[in-house]
Amino acid sequence: MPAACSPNVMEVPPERLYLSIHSELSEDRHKQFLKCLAAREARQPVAQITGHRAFWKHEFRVTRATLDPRPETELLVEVALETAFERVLDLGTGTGCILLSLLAERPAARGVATDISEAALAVAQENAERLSLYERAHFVQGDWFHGVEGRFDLIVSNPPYITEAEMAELAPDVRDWEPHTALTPGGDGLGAYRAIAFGAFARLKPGGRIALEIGPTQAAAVSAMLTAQGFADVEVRQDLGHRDRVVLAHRP
Ligand SMILES: C[S@@+](CC[C@H](N)C(=O)[O-])C[C@H]1O[C@@H](n2cnc3c(N)ncnc32)[C@H](O)[C@@H]1O
Repeated sequence: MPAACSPNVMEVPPERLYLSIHSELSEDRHKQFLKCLAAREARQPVAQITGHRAFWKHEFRVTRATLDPRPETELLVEVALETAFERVLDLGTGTGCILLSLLAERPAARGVATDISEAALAVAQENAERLSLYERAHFVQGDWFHGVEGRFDLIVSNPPYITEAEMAELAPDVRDWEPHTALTPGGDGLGAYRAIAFGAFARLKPGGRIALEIGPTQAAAVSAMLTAQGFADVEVRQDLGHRDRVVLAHRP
C-alpha cells in the first residue's frame, strides 16, 4: 500500500532489521526518515504518517480526511456479525472500515455507506477496490440518510460523538490532525444520534437491527432515543476496558 511518508525507509521487515544493521542509508532515505520524524514531532498520528492502519482483519488506507480506525470500533463489527444480513447500511463510513470488514465476513451481503465528506468517501472507495469489495459496496455522499434508497437488515454507525467541551481536552494528535466533522457534532455530542435514531426506523426492514458505537457516558441517552422511536430489545455492550461502547436494538 503506498504510504503517505513511509517510515520504513530501509524497506526491510522489522524481524530482518538486525541483519541489515550495517547497511548504509542513502541520503534520500535519511531525509525521508527525518521528514517522518518531524511529522510525528508535530504530533501527526502514526496512521496518517504511514498512510494505513490495521482494523479487524485488514489494512485500511488512512488520510487527513478520515478518522483513524480505532480498536474499540471492532466491537461494533463483532456485535453486527451476530445478525444475519444481506443488506447493510453504514452511516458516516470514513475509511469504510466497518462496512468493508462486514462485507468481507459475509460474501453474499451488499452494503451502502454514506459520509458527508467527499474526501473520506474517496478513501473508502479506494479501500473497497483494494479489498476487492467494490462490487458489493455502494458509496453515497450526503447527510446521514440523504440519497439512500431501500430498506436494510442492519444499520451500523460510529458517528461523531465528542462534546464541544471535550474537544478542548483532546490530545493534539487527535484535535489538530483528525477531521473535526469526524469527531464532534458540536454541543452535547448527541446530535448525530438524534438524526440517526429518527431516520433509522423507516430504513430498517421489520426484524432488522441497529448497532451504534457510543461514547462511554452516552448509553442512557442513546437507548432512550431508540426506545422513543419504537425500537425494541435495546441493549448496551461494553468494550474490553469495561466501558459502555455499543447500543443495539431491533425494529419490531
Ligand atoms: C467517528 S467517524 C467514523 C468513521 C468510521 N466509520 C470509523 O468508525 O472509523 C464519523 C464519520 O461520520 C462522518 N459524518 C459526520 N457528519 C456526518 C453527516 N451529517 N452525515 C454523514 N456522515 C457524517 C464523518 O465525516 C466521519 O467520517
